[in-house]
Amino acid sequence: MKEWLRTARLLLGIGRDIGPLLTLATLLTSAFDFTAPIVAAIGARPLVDGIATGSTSHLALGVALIATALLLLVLMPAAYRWTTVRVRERTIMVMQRRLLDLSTKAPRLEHFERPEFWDRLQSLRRSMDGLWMGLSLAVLGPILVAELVVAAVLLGQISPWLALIPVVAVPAVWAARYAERIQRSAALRAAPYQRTAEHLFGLASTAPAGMEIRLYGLSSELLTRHRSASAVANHKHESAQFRSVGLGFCGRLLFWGAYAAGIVLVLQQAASGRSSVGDVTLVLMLAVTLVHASARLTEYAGSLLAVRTVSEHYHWLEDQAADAQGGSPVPIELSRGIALDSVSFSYTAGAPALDDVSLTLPAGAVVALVGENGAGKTTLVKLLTGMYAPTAGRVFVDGVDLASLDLDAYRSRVSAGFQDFMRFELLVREAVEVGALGADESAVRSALGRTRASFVDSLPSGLSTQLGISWSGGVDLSGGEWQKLALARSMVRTDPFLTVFDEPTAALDPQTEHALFEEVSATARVDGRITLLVSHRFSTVRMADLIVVLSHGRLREVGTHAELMAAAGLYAELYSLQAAAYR
Ligand SMILES: Nc1ncnc2c1ncn2[C@@H]1O[C@H](COP(=O)(O)OP(=O)(O)OP(=O)(O)O)[C@@H](O)[C@H]1O
Repeated sequence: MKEWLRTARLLLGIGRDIGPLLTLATLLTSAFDFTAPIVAAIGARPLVDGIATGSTSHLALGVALIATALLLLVLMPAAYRWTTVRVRERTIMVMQRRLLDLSTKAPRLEHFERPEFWDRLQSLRRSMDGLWMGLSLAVLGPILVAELVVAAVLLGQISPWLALIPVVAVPAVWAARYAERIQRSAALRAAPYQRTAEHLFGLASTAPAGMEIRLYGLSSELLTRHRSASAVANHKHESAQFRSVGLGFCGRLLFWGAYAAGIVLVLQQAASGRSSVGDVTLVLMLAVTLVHASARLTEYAGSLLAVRTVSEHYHWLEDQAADAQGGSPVPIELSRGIALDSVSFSYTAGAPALDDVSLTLPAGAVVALVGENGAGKTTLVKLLTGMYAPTAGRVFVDGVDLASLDLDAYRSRVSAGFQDFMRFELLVREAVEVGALGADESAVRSALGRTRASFVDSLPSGLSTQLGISWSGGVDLSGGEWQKLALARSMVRTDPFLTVFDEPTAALDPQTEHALFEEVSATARVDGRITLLVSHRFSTVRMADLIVVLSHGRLREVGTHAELMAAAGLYAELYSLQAAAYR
């Protein structure tokens, strides 16, 4: 019941978002479109009896009802088609916005780690265009049931046996419900294969993957894998479809059989004079209405369940995204720093990516984080930026548990440049401005200046150049140039108390990186700000006030460059190896 209420709430929300007038027009046109056949059937009896008996009142009533039905039959299909096309398109856009909001408003990223999240998202995306039907169903369901009841009453007046014909629609409705359940579980089982096929298609149709695909001759391998993934997905869908269509057919067969028996019965009654010509006409006309209504009812029973399934996926995703976050205010300025207290973190059930790490990043310090690949550096960054919550232990920001802070407010004081940065295909100015929405042009120019992004001046329209070659007049940049834009983005925010650079200079040459961080560290130690630098380049790392060495998720060493060299541990070993390579 709870899920039905949530479905109704979702549909009402969609109705509001696509526009109340359009929703109302859809409901009305659906209602009129569906009532026309029964109005015609009801009008047939007085019309025929009026002709047979010469009763003008019967004749007038019959003509009025048939004329109304004809008018509805002529006008409504076009109106119904127009409104449903509009509603369908608007529903898709509304749902896309809702999914976009769901995917981005979640305070953390944990839900992205779950395959079930992606499977449900996939199922939802494939079937959300059917949601518009839910809006009409609210009106159509009762109309169709009313049609069956009216038909039962009318038929019952001719013979009590005939009143049972509409009741035979019940097993057909049950069959449709069961058929939808079969399809729903097949869709979930097919989703991982469909995602694989879509991923492979995405690979083949994006430029970055194109180079490797050609270089390694992967084209036919991609095709083979796409074929086998889509074959499994198709098989699951088709076998479910086959079973559900078969079930629906059996339900309808039962109904048609009952109706055929009813027609034979009324013809026998007419032959023995117990039924009028009007009665026979009514039964024959109602055949159209009943077959139509019962077929629609079974179809809509299936659609209603499909809508409920979509709503169930939507609310599951909503629950996943609705991660609790605290409401405590963030400090205006750090006085102590950020401390990790016995922090551990595991992405999955396997070995922890961080294991019992206790560490303080002092306010006003430049801290470097080093360690081999997979040591846990980026994971630490993810915990410090609040993207994930520790599996055990706590992170304190000036003594306040990060879990209790208002995460949005906290993030508004954090800035970061990542190795896996985004290539925003916007105007150059906008691609930097997204680091601090609303930043003016001088702030953008200053951030670009700090990252030595002088290439911007030689672009066709400078700051107003469109990025991305798939856009008209758009340009592509080199890897290092894209990275400089990402770095400028991290510097456009004026008052971050934590700035993280997670290997954001991997595509830059060592001299540029060195000069960049010399400048960053020269201006970093003000107002208690912490600058955290993750780098494999020790010439940069040695500039830091504090160096943290991670190994296999554990904290190995902490100290200044001089202290760690004197300790002759892992840092000294790694530093000496790299220094020797440059000699
Ligand atoms: N999203 C994820 N899901 C599951 N495991 C992950 C995920 N991200 C990282 N890991 C695992 O966590 C461990 C630490 O990864 P992390 O990215 O923190 O290392 P790193 O020190 O930043 O490495 P690198 O220097 O290569 O960037 C690795 O064993 C990695 O395989």
